[in-house]
Amino acid sequence: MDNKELRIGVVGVGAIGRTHIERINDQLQGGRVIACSDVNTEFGKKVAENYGCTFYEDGEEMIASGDIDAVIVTTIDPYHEQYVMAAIKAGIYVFCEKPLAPEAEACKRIVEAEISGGKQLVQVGFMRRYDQGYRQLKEAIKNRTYGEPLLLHCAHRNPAVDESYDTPMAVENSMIHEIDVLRWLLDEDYDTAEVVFAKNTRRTHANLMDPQIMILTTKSGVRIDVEAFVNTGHCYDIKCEVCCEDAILNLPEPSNIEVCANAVRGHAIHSDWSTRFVDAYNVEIQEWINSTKEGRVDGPTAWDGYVGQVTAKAASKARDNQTVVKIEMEEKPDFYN
Ligand SMILES: NC(=O)C1=CN([C@@H]2O[C@H](COP(=O)(O)OP(=O)(O)OC[C@H]3O[C@@H](n4cnc5c(N)ncnc54)[C@H](O)[C@@H]3O)[C@@H](O)[C@H]2O)C=CC1
Ligand SMILES: O=C1[C@H](O)[C@H](O)[C@@H](O)[C@H](O)[C@H]1O
Repeated sequence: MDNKELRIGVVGVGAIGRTHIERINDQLQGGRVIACSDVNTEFGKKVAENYGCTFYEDGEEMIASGDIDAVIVTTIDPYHEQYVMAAIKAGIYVFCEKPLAPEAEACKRIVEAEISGGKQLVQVGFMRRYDQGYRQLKEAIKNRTYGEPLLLHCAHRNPAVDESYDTPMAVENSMIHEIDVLRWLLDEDYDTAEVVFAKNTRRTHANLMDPQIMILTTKSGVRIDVEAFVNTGHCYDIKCEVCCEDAILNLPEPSNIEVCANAVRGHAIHSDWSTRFVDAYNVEIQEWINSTKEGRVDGPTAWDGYVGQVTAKAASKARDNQTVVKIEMEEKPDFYN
């Protein structure tokens, strides 16, 4: 491995962008965020000053500058494609937070550009694959320790979302995590998608049906239901129960001390993605730095991002038409094997 520190730029220094800067510069090894950019110039300049980075008003200029070896894209979803394409054009490695792009066609354009460039450069931020609990589930399923997986019951619960978060985002922005991690867990692709609704919570707004249930089947017939409830009012709660022929497997709950006080016994639960999966983010970004320095993409690829969005769009079509939609997908290019 090249001993030089990986020079990293970050475009989009909002919530997760800053957590990635902090983990890279304060905790992880082998890389350093030395530059950043944000469309909100005044805010971005303050962030750059706070973290000792060079600020670029234009993210594409930062990417093309030659001053960075790799870029992390943490803008809002609609601008991922712009910066991922700029990184491919500049020939530098790019870590793009999920989703790769909100539209499947945009993901396909990225795949085609990467193939045309002749080198894999793109990793997508599906960090659940780096969570120890999901990795334990994958080991048991891969080894068929408890027989064939038959049914999965999952839940993706947020404490609250803002008014910009609408009905399609429950699938295309949030449950995209389950779409990716479950196909990785089961090592197979999906066959059909469906979305049904429950009674709306009073905590939702006019543009968001909440909760929703997405139902997927896989090519081998495994049936999956995922609850998205993004206005619970209190918890960030991720569930994954795998019903196998000989056992029921559950994603472990993160451990916190049990407190017995005032005639109440209990333990703290998470209220945010940044704490619930902090270890997974750290492993994900450390492994990304390591593989990037060795000139490889080891994590979720642009093809995984494309498959995820095709599946999400099929689920959205099923939701809008209240039907079951067959997921049509071309073969994976050899470039990604
Ligand atoms: N892997 C995970 O678990 C998570 C992933 N994410 C993803 O990360 C991305 C960012 O999410 P948050 O940090 O929560 O959003 P945020 O809204 O806190 O930050 C987004 C930042 O991007 C900037 N921005 C927007 N348009 C831009 C453009 N055209 N050029 C440059 N900068 C631009 C905004 O000014 C803002 O500072 C989203 O794609 C989201 O899906 C977010 C949370 C968790
Ligand atoms: O990626 C994320 C977070 O990890 C949350 O789980 C989602 O609910 C959120 O919408 C999304 O930004």
